Amino acid sequence: METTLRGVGVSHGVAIGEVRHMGTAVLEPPAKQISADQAESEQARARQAVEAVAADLMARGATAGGEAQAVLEAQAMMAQDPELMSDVDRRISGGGTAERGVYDAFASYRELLANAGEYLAGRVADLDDVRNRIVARLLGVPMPGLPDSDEPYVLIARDLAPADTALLDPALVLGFVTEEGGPTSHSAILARALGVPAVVALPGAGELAEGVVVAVDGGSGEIFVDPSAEQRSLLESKDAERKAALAASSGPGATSDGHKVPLLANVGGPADVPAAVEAGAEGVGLFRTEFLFLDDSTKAPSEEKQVEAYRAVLEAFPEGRVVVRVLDAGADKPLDFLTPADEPNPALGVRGLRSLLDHPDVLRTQLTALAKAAEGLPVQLEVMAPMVADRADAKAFADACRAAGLRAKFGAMVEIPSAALRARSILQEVEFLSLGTNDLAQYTFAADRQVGAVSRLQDPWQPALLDLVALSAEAARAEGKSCGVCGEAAADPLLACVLTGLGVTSLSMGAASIPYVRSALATYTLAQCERAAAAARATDSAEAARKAAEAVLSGA
Ligand SMILES: C=C(OP(=O)(O)O)C(=O)O
Ligand SMILES: [Mg+2]
Repeated sequence: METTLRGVGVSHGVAIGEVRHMGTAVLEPPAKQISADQAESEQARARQAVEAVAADLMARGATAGGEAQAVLEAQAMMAQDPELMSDVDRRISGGGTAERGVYDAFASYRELLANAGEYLAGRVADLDDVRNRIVARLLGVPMPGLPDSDEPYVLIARDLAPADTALLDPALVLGFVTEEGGPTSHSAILARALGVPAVVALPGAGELAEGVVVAVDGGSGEIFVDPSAEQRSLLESKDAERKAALAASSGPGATSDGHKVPLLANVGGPADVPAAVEAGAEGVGLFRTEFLFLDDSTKAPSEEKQVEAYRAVLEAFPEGRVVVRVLDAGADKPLDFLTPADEPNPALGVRGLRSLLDHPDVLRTQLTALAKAAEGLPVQLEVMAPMVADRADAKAFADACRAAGLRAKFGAMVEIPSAALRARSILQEVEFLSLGTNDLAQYTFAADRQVGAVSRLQDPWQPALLDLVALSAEAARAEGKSCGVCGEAAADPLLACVLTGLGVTSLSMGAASIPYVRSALATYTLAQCERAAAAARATDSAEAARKAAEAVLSGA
């Protein structure tokens, strides 16, 4: 029977498919003792699990081909290593269960590998993966990590960390549903970047049965479990109408009376550029450089590697504007070499610009790499710092940019309420502001952006947040400087009109949202946007603000 669940819709579109769960980390199996007469059947169970995992790895290797095939085949061989298998047998004969025997035998083999020089130590992660697969199979729980599936599916996860996202194949993931996360969590940002429908903050998502068919409406936040044929076709035709309206929108961002609002893309690296170009982005409004640093969280990438990645993005927008944010490590984006491990409250600790000022060498390398990457290119490079709290922060950043010989505009992100309140003083040091509404909401409402239970407070329609946006935009206008929005607020088509009415000068978002925002902006005049903004600010809740803006814009 069809049931409807409701979370927070964060990425438009409809996905219909079977549920596959993201496997959680494999827990250590209990050290249960078995009796001697059970040993033989436990040994057989262990062998079967090993064979099945090895066969699965081989089969997936054959499908993948190339380098992936070699890696998967090597993993399959590891699983079947005869010495490892005899160790498993020995441990079971000694009274351990199959899962415990596998777990302990792999642990001792792991130690050997880890101490056997750099090359073999590098195989430890592969070995752990094989062990987790075998233990998961023996325990009858889902495989850890992304589901093993050749068929497209709807991914259900507790939350998705930036590191998980690197492995996602957009051809397989039809949509996401997460239990945790708010509209500004990384799962939501990623879903929009991939252009897949997504719903977050859905309590109980973890209980959806593996394999059940769901229809996800990423706009309304509804999940239809086991939808009827009628429900499916209703959703599909709504989606088709929406896509047709979008296809009709093109050109630079502007209101219907020609007030220009450049529409820029948020990117994490060169891989996101084609989608941005295809969506007609007029440049990049936020290049989140930390994604380059996630490959190896123990050290910064070399200057050469950074130059290469920055250049690939800068080259894609000749004459366009590219706003690069220097590394924003810490809190939801931790990096071992920069982020203190023992902070009681990382979101309020040494993150963003604070950690770069503590590690000036990392900042210097990044700024030098940017200067080299931009050499000889006609691009308008702009560089900004995350988590600027006050004028001293802005000055320290601008000084570092000058010292690195960077020929670019220097700017500050406004993501801490103090920066919005004192925007004019910050603008004495830098040339532009960019509102990071995700963190600005988190810090204004003391509501962790990764915690689903407080997602009501992370709603960027909150009038208090709109007030801070207005303050920043007014300060920039008074100083004759620009003030864009690069947080997820810019990706909501109706809110984008309100932000325009509040005076922001550009909007940056995941590429997939650009056509929606372009089409909404082109529907209204600047004066209508201003009236909608005033009406939204005059309310006392996010819901009332949205309704007030809707009423003004629909002429009701
Ligand atoms: C754009 C922002 O930065 P991030 O989401 O990467 O923290 C923000 O905080 O709004
Ligand atoms: Mg931020």
